[in-house]
Amino acid sequence: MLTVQNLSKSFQGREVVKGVSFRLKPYTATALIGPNGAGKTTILSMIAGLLKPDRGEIALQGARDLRREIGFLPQYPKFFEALTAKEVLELCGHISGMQASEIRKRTQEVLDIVGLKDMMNAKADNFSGGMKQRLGIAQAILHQPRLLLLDEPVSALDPAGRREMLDLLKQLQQETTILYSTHILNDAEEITDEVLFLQDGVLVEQGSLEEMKRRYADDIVLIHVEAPEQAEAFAASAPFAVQVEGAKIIIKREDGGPAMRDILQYASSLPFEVSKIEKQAASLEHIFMKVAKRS
Ligand SMILES: Nc1ncnc2c1ncn2[C@@H]1O[C@H](COP(=O)(O)OP(=O)(O)OP(=O)(O)O)[C@@H](O)[C@H]1O
Repeated sequence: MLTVQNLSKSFQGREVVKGVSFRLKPYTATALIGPNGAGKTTILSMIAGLLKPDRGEIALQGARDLRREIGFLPQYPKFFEALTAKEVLELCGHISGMQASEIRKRTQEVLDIVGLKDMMNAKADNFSGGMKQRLGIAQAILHQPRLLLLDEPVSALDPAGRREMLDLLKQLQQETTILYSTHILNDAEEITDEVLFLQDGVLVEQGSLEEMKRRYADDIVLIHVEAPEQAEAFAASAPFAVQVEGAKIIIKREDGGPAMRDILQYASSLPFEVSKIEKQAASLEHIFMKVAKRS
């Protein structure tokens, strides 16, 4: 639904986004992942129309005015100090040219969606970080955009705020296409269909999370045995490096680790049977470390 082609941007002669191209599928959540300074905010700001690209194309299928179809949550949402949550949303509605009756209806709806209905007459400035973030989401979805852009929606939140935000994003994912930036990979794993790895302004890997987990999976082999003592016995005479966790043996095969054949041969030479041998699905963190090392 969104196509980004060859997007580039420089600041003071330094190119910070370098020929980035990707497509978003409708009703998917895509995580833009990368270390600090990789260019995530710059890319989101260009898609949101807040920054002009030096080169490249941004097209949203069937849209004439991109801004009407896009909702944006900045990294640090700020609201006018004197306004209540309801007034913040009403102001946003007026600014984006919505009809008064529509603004009234949608304000109630989105306050309900983000769980702030009981707080609608409280001053937004007194809100906690998590509540501000949820109000930020409310203003981003007020005009029912087809694409929701979220810049680090969970990074600044405490664990309870993060949980609330992740649950809210899961709910929004059902009805909108989401592109969000993050460097908190555990959280991203919960709500991500597609992944874009950005490093130093370059997209170094992209694809579906499931597909990537499979592709990077064969690096770690898990062997399950009946009892921790058997796992210790397995480790004691293993001709390769292993790690023991209870009745589980973990073998990392990257960087010159053992071949699968050698692992199976060694396992079958022991005086007890293993219950299960499996390849561990790679975590996003593991994939990210591999991609970062390779690039
Ligand atoms: N307005 C600007 N003027 C000059 N340099 C900028 C400007 N905005 C961003 N940069 C630089 O561009 C690079 C990319 O910044 P950007 O904020 O897009 O990265 P990011 O991946 O979002 O990082 P973070 O995770 O820290 O938010 C950084 O080196 C940053 O210092």
